[in-house]
Amino acid sequence: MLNYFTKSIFKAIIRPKIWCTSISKKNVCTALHAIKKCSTTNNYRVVMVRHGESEWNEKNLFCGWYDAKLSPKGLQEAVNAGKTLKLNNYVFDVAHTSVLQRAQHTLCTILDELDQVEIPVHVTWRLNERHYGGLTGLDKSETAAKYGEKQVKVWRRSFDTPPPPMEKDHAYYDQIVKDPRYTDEPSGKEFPMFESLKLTIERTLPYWNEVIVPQMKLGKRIIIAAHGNSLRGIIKYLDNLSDDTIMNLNLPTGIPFEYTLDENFKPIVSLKFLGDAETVKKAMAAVASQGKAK
Ligand SMILES: O=C(O)[C@H](O)COP(=O)(O)O
Repeated sequence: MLNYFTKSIFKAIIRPKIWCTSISKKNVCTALHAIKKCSTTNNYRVVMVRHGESEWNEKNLFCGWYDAKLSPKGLQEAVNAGKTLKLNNYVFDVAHTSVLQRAQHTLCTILDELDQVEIPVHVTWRLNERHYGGLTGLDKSETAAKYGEKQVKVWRRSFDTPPPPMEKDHAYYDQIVKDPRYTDEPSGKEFPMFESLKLTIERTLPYWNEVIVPQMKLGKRIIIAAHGNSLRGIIKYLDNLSDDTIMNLNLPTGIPFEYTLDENFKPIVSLKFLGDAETVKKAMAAVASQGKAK
């Protein structure tokens, strides 16, 4: 079986709908035969970003594995993220994203702003948003009015309580399960019908540990464009946050953040947002309040 790294590269080459300029063979070879770069400090930096606002964020619908597009505001957020990174002289060697277009479009917009569209882009379902199961497509506020804000917070933010499963007669079941992008993986056994944060972490962490960390060890400067909950999972792991603490973390759309890691890949600097503190605070509060009844 191909390892994640090889598979990701393979997917990046053959995947027809990737938003980025397709990666060149030269870049694939560079990634495969990466020359170890000297790190003078033995510290590693990685930038992550939740995709810009999607059309379903705008409508306040549970999205999960539904492939929503970026809204005009989300696209502008991605442009702004790219401009901020450029202004701060960020350079990346490798990028990682999910199979969902809102994350891919965000990534490619950022790379475009940075004039770095030629870097290898690895695409994996393991960075997908958590699967919102039977809640997919429901309005978050209406769901809170129907089941109570407390229940919706448990579904959105608890560590191990999953949403109800997506049944076969769900409006988006076929669209998601039969989507050709999932032909090779996940396997039938791995394919989720719902995911708690715990289950999301179980499929995201192997990618972090087996693909991303080895690339960092080679000196690669990495950017990850993914989703609120796949990134919350990585943050929980890196910062060793308790199940209760992670409940209160809401990631804003389109604002990059950076981790500086020591030689053991433990954080020296955690969750450093590259944005104005007040804007970040407001954006986080806005995400939290999406689960309130109107
Ligand atoms: O999948 C979704 O609906 C969002 O992208 C994340 O939603 P949440 O903030 O409700 O977890």
